[in-house]
Amino acid sequence: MNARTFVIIKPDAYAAGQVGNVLTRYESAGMRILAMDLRKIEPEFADRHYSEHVGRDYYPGLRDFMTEGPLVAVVLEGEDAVGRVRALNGATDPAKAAAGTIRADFAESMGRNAVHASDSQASAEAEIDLWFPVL
Ligand SMILES: Nc1ncnc2c1ncn2[C@@H]1O[C@@H]2COP(=O)(O)O[C@H]2[C@H]1O
Repeated sequence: MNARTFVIIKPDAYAAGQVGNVLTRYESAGMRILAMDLRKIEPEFADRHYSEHVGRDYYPGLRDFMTEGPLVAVVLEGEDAVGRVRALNGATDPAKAAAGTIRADFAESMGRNAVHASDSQASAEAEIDLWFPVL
C-alpha cells in the first residue's frame, strides 16, 4: 500500500555533496518525491522535531549538528515507504549499518549519520505536518 514518509538529508551529507546520491537511492527503490526543501533550521525548530530526544545526554550535540548548515527535508511516497526508507538508510549507527545502505556509505558516526527517517506512520504524519504544514 502506498504511504508517505519524511526524510532529512542532514547537514553532513549536504556539506559532502551527497544530496543527489542519497535521493537516487530512494528514487531507484520506487519512492516518489512529494515535497522537498533546502533549509537551515533554528535550534527551537530542532527541539520540536526531536522532542523525544530533548534532555538526552547526546541532544545538545545533535541540536548543534542539525543547525550547523543547510539540510534537505523530503516527503517521499511509495509502497511501505516508512519501512523501505528505513531499510535503505540502515542502522542509526553507521558502524552497524549493513553494506550498501545509505548510512554505511555516507555517514561517519552515530551523531553525524547523514539521514533521518520517520520511525512509524504516526511519526511520519506528525513530522510532515511540522515541516510541510501545507501538504
Ligand atoms: N547515543 C547517541 N549518540 C549520539 N547521537 C545519537 C545517539 N542516539 C541517537 N542519536 C542521534 O539521534 C538521532 C535521532 O534520530 P535520527 O534517525 O535522526 O538519528 C539519531 C542519531 O543521529
